[in-house]
Amino acid sequence: MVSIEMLNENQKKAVLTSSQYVRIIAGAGSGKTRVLTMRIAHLIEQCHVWPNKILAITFTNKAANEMKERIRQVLPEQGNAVFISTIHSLCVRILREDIPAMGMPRNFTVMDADDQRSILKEAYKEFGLDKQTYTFGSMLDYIANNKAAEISPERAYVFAGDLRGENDKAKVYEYYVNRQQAIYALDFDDLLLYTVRMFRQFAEIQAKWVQRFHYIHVDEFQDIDKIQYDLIQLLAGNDNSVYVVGDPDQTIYTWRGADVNIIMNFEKDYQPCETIVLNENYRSTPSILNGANALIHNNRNRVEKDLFTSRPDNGAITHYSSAGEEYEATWIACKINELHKQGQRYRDCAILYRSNYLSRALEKAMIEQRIPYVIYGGIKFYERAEIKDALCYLRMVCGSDDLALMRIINVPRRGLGNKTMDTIVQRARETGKTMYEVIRDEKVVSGKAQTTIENFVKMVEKWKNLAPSTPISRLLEMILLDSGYRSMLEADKENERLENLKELITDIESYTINYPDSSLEEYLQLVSLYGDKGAEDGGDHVQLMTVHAAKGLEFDTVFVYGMSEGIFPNDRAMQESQLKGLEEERRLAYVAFTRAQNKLYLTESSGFSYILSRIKVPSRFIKEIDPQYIEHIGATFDTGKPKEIKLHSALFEDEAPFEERLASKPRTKWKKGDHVRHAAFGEGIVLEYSEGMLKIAFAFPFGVRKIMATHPSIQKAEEVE
Ligand SMILES: Nc1ncnc2c1ncn2[C@@H]1O[C@H](COP(=O)(O)OP(=O)(O)OP(=O)(O)O)[C@@H](O)[C@H]1O
Ligand SMILES: [Mg+2]
Repeated sequence: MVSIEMLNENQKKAVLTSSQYVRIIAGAGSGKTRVLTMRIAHLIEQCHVWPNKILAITFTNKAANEMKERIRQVLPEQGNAVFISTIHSLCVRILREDIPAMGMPRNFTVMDADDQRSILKEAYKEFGLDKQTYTFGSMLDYIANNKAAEISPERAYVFAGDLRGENDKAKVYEYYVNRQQAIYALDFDDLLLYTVRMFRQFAEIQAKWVQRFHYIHVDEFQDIDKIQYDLIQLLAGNDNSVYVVGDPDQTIYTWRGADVNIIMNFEKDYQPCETIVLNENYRSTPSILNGANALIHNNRNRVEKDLFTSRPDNGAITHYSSAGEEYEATWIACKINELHKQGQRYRDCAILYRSNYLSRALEKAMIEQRIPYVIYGGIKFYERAEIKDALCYLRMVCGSDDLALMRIINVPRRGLGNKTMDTIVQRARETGKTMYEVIRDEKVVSGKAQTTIENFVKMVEKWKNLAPSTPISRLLEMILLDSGYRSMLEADKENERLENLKELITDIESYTINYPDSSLEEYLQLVSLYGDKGAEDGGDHVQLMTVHAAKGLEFDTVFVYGMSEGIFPNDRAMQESQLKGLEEERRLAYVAFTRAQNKLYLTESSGFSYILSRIKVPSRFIKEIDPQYIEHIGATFDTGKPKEIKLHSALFEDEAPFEERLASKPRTKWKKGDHVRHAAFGEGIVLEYSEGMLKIAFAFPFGVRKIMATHPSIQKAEEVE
C-alpha cells in the first residue's frame, strides 16, 4: 500500500496542504493523479471529513473507475461514499434530483450522437433540406454554439435576417429544440447547460449543492472548457475547497472548446491560491522522458517546465520504419509475441493511434498472431456497422445466407416493410429454401415492393455473374456503388465510415496479393473469425486505443502506430490553423509518448496511403526527438517531400463504372527489369512476366512476390513530381 512517506517533498506538501484553493501544475507522470487520490484519503483519515462531502471529477469513466479502485484500496469502506465521476455524470446526478425546477421530468433521456442525427434527419425531411449543403456535423455545431451562447431559436431567426441559408439553419434549430422538449431529451451539451442555468436561476438549488460537496477536486484541469468551469465555480460557492491538477502541455481538446487559460488564470479567480509544482517523473525511463521533453520543446506557445527522473534507463526509444502498413502492424504483433514469451503480460502492452480507422491493420495482425486484444472507447474494426454491411453484401454474392440478406436488404433504405419481410421468411420456411432463393424464384408480394425486390435480385445476380472474373476489391467497389450504399454515406457526410470502407478495400487488396489463388469464400471465412467475441475487461489483453482515450493512463510498453506525416500530425487537424493545429497535435504526441513506463516504440511505414492520397513519409515528431534518445531500425526511410503517385486503382474517385473502366484501361506492357510501385510493398523490379503474372522483387522484408499484372495495386513507376 502507498503511504505518505513514499512521496517526495512537494507531493507531500500537495497532500497535506490545508489551503482552501490549490493548483498543481506538473508534467506527465509526476504523480498528479496519485497525489489527488491520496489527498482524498488523507482528508477522510486524518481530517475526519465525511467521505460524501468529497467530490472528484475525472475526464473519462475509465479514469473514474481507476480512482475509485485506488481509494477503495486505502479505505475499503468509506471509499465508496466519495463521489467520483466525470463532469457529465455529475450533471446527470444533479439533474435527476432537481430538473423539475426547469420544467423537465426527472426521468429525462440522455441523447447520444445517433439520437441527435435522427432528429436532424426528420428536420431535413420536413424542410426539404440538403445534407450536401448543411452537413449534420456543421448543423450540430451551429446548434451547440447557439445553445452555448444562450441564443434561443427566436433570436436565431432575428440574427438570420433575410439570409436564406441562415434562416434554414434557424428552422432546424427550432425543430431540434422542440423535438427535444417533446420527448424530454437532453444532449450532452444540455447536461452542462441545464445544470449551470438551473443553479443561476434557482439560488436555493445551487446553495443545496454547494452544501453537498465541501471538497472539490478536478483532475486533467488543463482540458476544462468555459461552461465546465462555470459549473465548478457554482459548486464551489464561497466556502468550499477547490483543488485542481493539470498539465498545460497535455491540453488536447481545444478543438472542443478546452481553454488552457483557465488553469493558467486559476490563481486570479481563487485567492489566495497555493500553487505546487511537481517536477520528478516516476513513470518513465530517462530516454522516454527526455525524448518527450525534446518533442514538446518545439511548441512555441508554452510555459517552460521540465521533468527529471531518477529511474534507470532501459534503452532508447525505438523507431521502426517499415515498407508497408500491413508489415508495420505485423511487426508490432511479432514484437508483442516476443515480449510475451519473455514473460510480459499482454495487458502491459498498449498500442495507441491517432484515428480510429487505424485500428484495422492492427486488429488483423493481432488476430493473425493470436494475440488477445481489447479496444477502449471504440468498436472493433470488423464489428463496425459499415464493415459488417459490406461483408454481408459480399456474402450475398457468395452464399446469400439469410442473415446477410436480412442485414442489408433495407440498407440503404429500399422501403421493404415488416410485412413483406415476414412473407419472405414464411415462404422460406414452407419451401425449405433460403430467403434469397425465395425472392429470386417466386413472386412473393405485389406492386411496388415486388419491383423493388426484383431490382434487388437483378443487382445481386449481376454481381454473382461478375464475381468469378473480378478481383474482390473491385467487386466490393462495384457493390458499394450499385447498391447505393456509398452514396448514402456520402450524402450523410459519413467520412469516418467511408474511411473505414476504404480500409476494408485495402485489406482485401493485400489479402489477394498475399493469396493470389484464393477465393471470395475463403476471404469471408477468414474475416468471419475476426468478428471476435468481445474481450472482457480485466483479462490479459493487449490494449488498443486512440491517444485521446489514453489520457491519464500508463502502460509498461507502448507502441504508437501510424507515425506518418498527415496521419500524426493529422492533416485535417491542421487545416484551420496551421500553427495552433500543429501545436495541439504535438501535445497529443507528448501525451502518447509519456504513457510509456519502460519501453516506447514508434512505428510508421512508407508506401501509398489511400486515405492521404500520397506516399507516406515519417512524422516530423520522430525527427524532433533528440538523436541520443532514439534508435532507428527497419527500412531506411526517405525524408524528402511526399511524392504523388498515380495509381490505376483510383478508389472512390468519381469515375466511370467499373466495367467501362476495365474495358477502356490500356494494357501495360511488361518486361523484365521494369520498375514498379506497389501500394503496400513499395518499389520493386520485375524479374519475370508470363501468363499475366508478374514476379517482382521488392525491398526487404517483402522479398519476391507473384502478382497479377492487372492488379490495381501495382503500376509501372511513372511518378508525377
Ligand atoms: N513518490 C512516488 N514514488 C513512487 N511512484 C510514484 C510516486 N509518485 C507517483 N508515482 C507513480 O508514478 C506514476 C505516475 O503517476 P500519476 O499517474 O499520478 O501521474 P500524473 O501526473 O497524473 O500523470 P498524467 O499527467 O499522465 O496524468 C504512477 O504509477 C504512480 O503510482
Ligand atoms: Mg493523471
